[in-house]
Amino acid sequence: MDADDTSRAERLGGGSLLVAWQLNDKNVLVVGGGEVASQRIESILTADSYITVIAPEAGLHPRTKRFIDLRADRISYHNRPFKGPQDLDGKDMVLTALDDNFLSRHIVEMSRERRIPVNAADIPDLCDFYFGAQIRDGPLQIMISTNGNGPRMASLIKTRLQKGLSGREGEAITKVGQLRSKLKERAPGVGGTLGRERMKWMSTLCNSWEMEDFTHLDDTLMDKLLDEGWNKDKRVPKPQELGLPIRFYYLSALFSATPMPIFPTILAFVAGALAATSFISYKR
Ligand SMILES: C[C@@]1(CC(=O)O)c2cc3[nH]c(cc4nc(cc5[nH]c(cc(n2)[C@H]1CCC(=O)O)[C@@](C)(CC(=O)O)[C@@H]5CCC(=O)O)C(CC(=O)O)=C4CCC(=O)O)c(CCC(=O)O)c3CC(=O)O
Ligand SMILES: NC(=O)C1=CN([C@@H]2O[C@H](COP(=O)(O)OP(=O)(O)OC[C@H]3O[C@@H](n4cnc5c(N)ncnc54)[C@H](O)[C@@H]3O)[C@@H](O)[C@H]2O)C=CC1
Repeated sequence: MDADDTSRAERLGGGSLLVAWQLNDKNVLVVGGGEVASQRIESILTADSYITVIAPEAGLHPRTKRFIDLRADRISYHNRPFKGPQDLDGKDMVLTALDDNFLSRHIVEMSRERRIPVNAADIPDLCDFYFGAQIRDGPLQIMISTNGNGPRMASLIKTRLQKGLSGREGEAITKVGQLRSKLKERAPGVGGTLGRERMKWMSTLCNSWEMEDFTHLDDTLMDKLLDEGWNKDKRVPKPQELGLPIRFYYLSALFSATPMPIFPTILAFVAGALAATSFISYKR
């Protein structure tokens, strides 16, 4: 550890653990059926969980209703108020989204006794975890959290970040995932020298290709990439070697790599030449 590491280690704290919680096929209880509950249901469905919704029908938000109607395969709905501790039986997570702070608090206490992780939308101090603003694109998941300080700010930062994304990152990551599986089939095993080489090859490939290049890979091209790359001394081929199109951003990369004044100079030269040509033809 150097001095920087030491002072960083000493300053750690005051945040929360950011993880991608694997909830597939777990049982989540949602108490309440309003707008906030509908957002919770959407997030939980995305994580492939089973959901029990307990809320009187009169208070259901249209989106909650739609989820209940369309996703009977995942959601079991109970048209009634919360009854008591028996409603928590067999649950792996509890979420309250209620307009009743007292009941919310009570459900948190009951969940705590059973050591079930719980989030109460109206009582940050008692939550085991918070939700955040989300950007999702296939396997890409970005969560913005202000750790309870400013939920609306999280939403605004989401909008800022979205503007910086091309919208093709999810597709690229999907392809990278498929390629990694193929690579692991060719070079199976965990850890050791082979594991380190596999990781080095994947990292070098991801570093040297443009993200959008990966979106062009299909099954055949992935095999070709592994044949020409991994299987030939673990080299990393350029996208063009596989016949992928040379893209405009290579040109822009060229310009950004050259000293700044060159691009405006070329533009000025072209504009000047055009002006001179039109002046000469006008004179004639
Ligand atoms: C602690 C947390 C607990 C939790 O719910 O997990 C919590 C708590 C509370 N939110 C309240 C209000 C608002 N919440 C939003 C919006 C969102 N709130 C979300 C998360 C969280 N909200 C967790 C912390 C996350 C973090 O800090 O980063 C988001 C990010 C994700 C989501 O809910 O899924 C989602 C945006 C999603 C998106 O846009 O993508 C808006 C704005 C809007 O609706 O547009 C407002 C009104 C404006 C404002 O207050 O900012 C109040 C009532 C306060 C009061 O009574 O005054 C409480 C309770 C309290 O603070 O006491
Ligand atoms: N975390 C977040 O993103 C936000 C949280 N909030 C908080 O979240 C809570 C819920 O907000 P909304 O969905 O807008 O409220 P809402 O009033 O639309 O929904 C409340 C729901 O609780 C149900 N309910 C009431 N008593 C019940 C009981 N005994 N058993 C079962 N269900 C019962 C109602 O029928 C209704 O479906 C509020 O406390 C609000 O302060 C509000 C905005 C954002």
